[in-house]
Amino acid sequence: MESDSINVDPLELDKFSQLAHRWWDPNSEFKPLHEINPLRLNYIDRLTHLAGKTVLDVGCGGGILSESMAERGAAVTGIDLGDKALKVAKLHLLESGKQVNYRKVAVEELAREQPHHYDVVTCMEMLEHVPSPASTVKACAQLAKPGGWVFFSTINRNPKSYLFAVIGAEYVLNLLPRGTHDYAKFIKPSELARMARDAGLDVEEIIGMTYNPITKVYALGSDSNVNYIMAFRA
Ligand SMILES: C[S@@+](CC[C@H](N)C(=O)[O-])C[C@H]1O[C@@H](n2cnc3c(N)ncnc32)[C@H](O)[C@@H]1O
Repeated sequence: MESDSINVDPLELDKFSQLAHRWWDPNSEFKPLHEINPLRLNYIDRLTHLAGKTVLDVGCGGGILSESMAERGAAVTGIDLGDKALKVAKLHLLESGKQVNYRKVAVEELAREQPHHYDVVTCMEMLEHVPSPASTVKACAQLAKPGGWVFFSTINRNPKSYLFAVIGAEYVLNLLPRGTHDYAKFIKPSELARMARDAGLDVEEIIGMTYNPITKVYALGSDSNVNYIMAFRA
């Protein structure tokens, strides 16, 4: 990898590596990802019609979203820099019988290798874990075909998101291990939109993702104060 392309925080990779063996346990630390997956999958599928599309899933981890997009008929490549997560993702294919091409490669490096290659690029719950989200956004934009779709999901930065995503999820409800999220790395939609515009993407849509601690149900809707997904066109 070229030195200008290293955009990774080893401590962040380590956090996920230590838990990687539990990735497909729906009652583990990854429970929130399992529970939001049908929502984000249906959202992406509704906008892009995944069947027959070439899709890149950036920061794919154990492959929860990658596999589900493959199940909808997309030709999916999943990339991550975490060895253990990728190992788990590959092993799970043996169990599920799905087909996903998993690779350990930095998104910036893949952008040089395969510019304008994918119909759809997804990068979910990852931007808040990298040193330079703008670099990731730029690489994702370069990987999409002209007119292709690019999706990012991340966490907004405001008092409510601090309360819900850090205090609530990590300390009160124990949905996530303590230290999963660093408030300073949360990204406002306006900041993500600026990074994307600088990378040549057009904002298409923003949708909020909420968690109701009473009913324990996640939903998509207009409230993007905490978690949100943004859809762009290249
Ligand atoms: C919260 S998990 C999200 C996994 C998956 N995107 C999902 O939503 O189901 C964050 C993932 O980002 C990966 N990651 C962190 N920094 C990365 C980087 N610089 N390049 C690629 N993957 C990275 C971690 O290894 C981990 O798998």
